[in-house]
Amino acid sequence: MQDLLTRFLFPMCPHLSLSPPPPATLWLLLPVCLSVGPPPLSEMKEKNPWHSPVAIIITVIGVIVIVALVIVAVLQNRPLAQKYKYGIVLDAGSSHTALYIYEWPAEKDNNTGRVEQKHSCKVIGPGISSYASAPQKAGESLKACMKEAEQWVPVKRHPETPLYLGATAGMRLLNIENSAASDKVFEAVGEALQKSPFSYQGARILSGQEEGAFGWVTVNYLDDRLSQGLETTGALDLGGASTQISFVSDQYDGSESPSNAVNFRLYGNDYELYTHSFLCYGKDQAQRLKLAHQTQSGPNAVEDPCQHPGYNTTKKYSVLYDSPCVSNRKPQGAPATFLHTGTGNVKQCQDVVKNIFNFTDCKYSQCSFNGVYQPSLQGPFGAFSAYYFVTSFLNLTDTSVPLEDVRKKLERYCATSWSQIVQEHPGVKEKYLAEYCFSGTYILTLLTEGYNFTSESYSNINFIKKIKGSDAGWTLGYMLNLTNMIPAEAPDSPPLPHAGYVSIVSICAVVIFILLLFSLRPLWARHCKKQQIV
Ligand SMILES: O=c1ccn([C@@H]2O[C@H](COP(=O)(O)OP(=O)(O)O)[C@@H](O)[C@H]2O)c(=O)[nH]1
Repeated sequence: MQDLLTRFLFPMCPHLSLSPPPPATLWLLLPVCLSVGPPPLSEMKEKNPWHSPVAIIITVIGVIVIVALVIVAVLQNRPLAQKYKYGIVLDAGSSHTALYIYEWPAEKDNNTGRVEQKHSCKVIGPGISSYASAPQKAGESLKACMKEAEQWVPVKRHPETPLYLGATAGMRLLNIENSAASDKVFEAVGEALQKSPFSYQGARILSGQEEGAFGWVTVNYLDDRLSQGLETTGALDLGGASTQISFVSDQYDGSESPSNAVNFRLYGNDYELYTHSFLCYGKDQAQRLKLAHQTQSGPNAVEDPCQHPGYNTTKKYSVLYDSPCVSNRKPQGAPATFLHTGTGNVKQCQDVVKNIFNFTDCKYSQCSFNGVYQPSLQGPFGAFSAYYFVTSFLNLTDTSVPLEDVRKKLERYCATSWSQIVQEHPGVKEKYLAEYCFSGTYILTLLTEGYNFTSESYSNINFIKKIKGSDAGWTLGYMLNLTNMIPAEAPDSPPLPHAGYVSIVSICAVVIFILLLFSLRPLWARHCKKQQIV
């Protein structure tokens, strides 16, 4: 190698010396060629026409060294091929069951990886509480979605993927009505889920408070408000059998009505959450409460302002009163059926709906309804589940529209004849179509009269289905809690981001290269002089 340098490189640097330097010092020649610099152009031409390529070679080598350093820095720090972990939650609601698959980066499950919804599956059939008389079928109903889950989660992750089932108000009601039947449904569901290849963690009924609090965690987690310590969003959840309101208010520290308080310490911040779940105030049970009020005397026919004009159906008293929300109010001596007809009048509908709320009893400084304490509303609110299904059907999700205009729009919708409604929505089941006038009126009444949203604060509500691709609802918050995925303290982050690290390494490489050239300059200037004297 030294021979090579002596033969090829040294002749290319004639401006450095008249005779070749000692072989041991040849390696130092490269940078010196450049640092000593070429003789004047005229001299160069006479002495050595190769001076330019030498400078180029040295520059190229220098650049290669720098590029190599930068490549090493980039490769060393590039994110590794992502591996994921999974979690599955079954939301056993009153009207239906849905399965959610969540995924997060495997190497970051210690608190920093973001959990996202990968897939959801709607179980065919009614909610599991409807299988009280045939519990086996409750387990069977879950099979199709469980098979789907097996395809969405990589096989090698199956045994370590936790699987949870949480039941809400439908099972709360069945448990009140017939706890043995509720236990049998859970038994059947548990048996079916244990057969899955996932790590089954059990099935249980969530309390109303848990349902509200985990919905709030989900919304704020997906909005990145918890990790960044931002002002939180309140959560409004409307199911078929219960409804939840959860928010943080400066006015609430848990001293007044402590049963509504849930405390969290998340990412180093303390939250004193107000939450309340109203059992029987989900939209299906609220409809029963309203009809129970309208059929107190056991009539043969009910003219309902919450149904479209021309609506006309025969309903069974036994079906209407088959729920613990209304069963104790069944009128004595009522006929087997009643004729349910519509008049389509929102103002009157609102009056009927108001009857299901008690606005008078309140032993606290302020209440929402039914004597339940509620602090003053604060901040923005995300309204999901049936809030979204109903408002999106009615084209009422835009809350910047004044509340008066929303009411007028609903008024026109309810006044539309039943035959026209059916004709305009051929793809929607009549059972659902028949409910939207009531549901829209119920939502507006619950929000304004129940929770005390005003014309101004109504615009703070966002009707949402998903946030960044994940459904808003209690399931994600539930899984994050059970898998300890949200740390109590803020996790430490590296002092520099990857890009910053790479930039610093690159700059350092350039500076070191330049310093090296300059540090060798006097040494080689002397060497060159010596060579010239000789
Ligand atoms: O695509 C859908 C799914 C549900 N719903 C209604 O939304 C409510 C959701 O009730 P769920 O069973 O989820 O909740 P729970 O009562 O258990 O809280 C029920 O009234 C459903 O009829 C709806 O209108 N459209």
